[in-house]
Amino acid sequence: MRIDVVSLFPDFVAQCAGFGVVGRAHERGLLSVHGWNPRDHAEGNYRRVDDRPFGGGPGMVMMIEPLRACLGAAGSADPRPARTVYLSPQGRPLTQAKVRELAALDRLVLLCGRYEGVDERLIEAEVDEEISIGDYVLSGGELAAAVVVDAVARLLDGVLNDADSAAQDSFEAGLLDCPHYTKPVEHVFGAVPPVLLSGNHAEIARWRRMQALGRTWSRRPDLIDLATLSKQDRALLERWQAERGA
Ligand SMILES: NC(=O)c1ccc(NC2CCCC2)nc1
Repeated sequence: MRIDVVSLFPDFVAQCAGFGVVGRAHERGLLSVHGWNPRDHAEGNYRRVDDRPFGGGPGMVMMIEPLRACLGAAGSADPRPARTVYLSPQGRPLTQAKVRELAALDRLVLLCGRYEGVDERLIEAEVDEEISIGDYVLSGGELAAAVVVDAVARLLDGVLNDADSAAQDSFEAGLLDCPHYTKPVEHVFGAVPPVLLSGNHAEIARWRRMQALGRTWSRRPDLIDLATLSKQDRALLERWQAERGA
């Protein structure tokens, strides 16, 4: 998969993609991330990329033409069609379902704004969809772009060594994750739940599902309402609630 990032700090996102799982995807040619700087496409001596907002108000707005030229250069760098995504608080919330959709594409162009944002006419003319990673304001779209790159990259075939871990990611099932434990078995902070040491994989899978259901129910009731629970799921959730006197 090829991801082009348009940003005044183009190396930022590419560097974020250089670590861990995503870095390995890079090394193995499963993913390539290319940075493009609108300032390289700005006219005039000062290579202006922003200007004062019409109608007044604080800050600056990124101008159309440097971004349009930069997006054009990024788009032409590869013959395949690309989906252009603008990261902003005005976007639709990023969900695991959306991540899966993006991970299936050959190409993605991520547009990162700075200042107060981008001239709306550029968004209307060149952006396919706006995405938000959460209801908060960042100083630039680069961190949001890095989040998208990471979430997408780990779903690409061959990126995660143990393919199951991506599939088992609870968000794939629309639930929060179960708790995880490792050595030591005994510790002043408590012991590892015995079922996990039992070697009874069916029982372990049931226990983990019960924990995921219970945690989702108690921490994210909005998600539990959306989840399609089987009869067994409901029984496990009731058991979890009963064990906590909920
Ligand atoms: N929640 C988000 O995904 C998000 C994205 C971009 C941003 N800031 C950018 C947007 C235009 C200028 C700075 N803030 C927040």
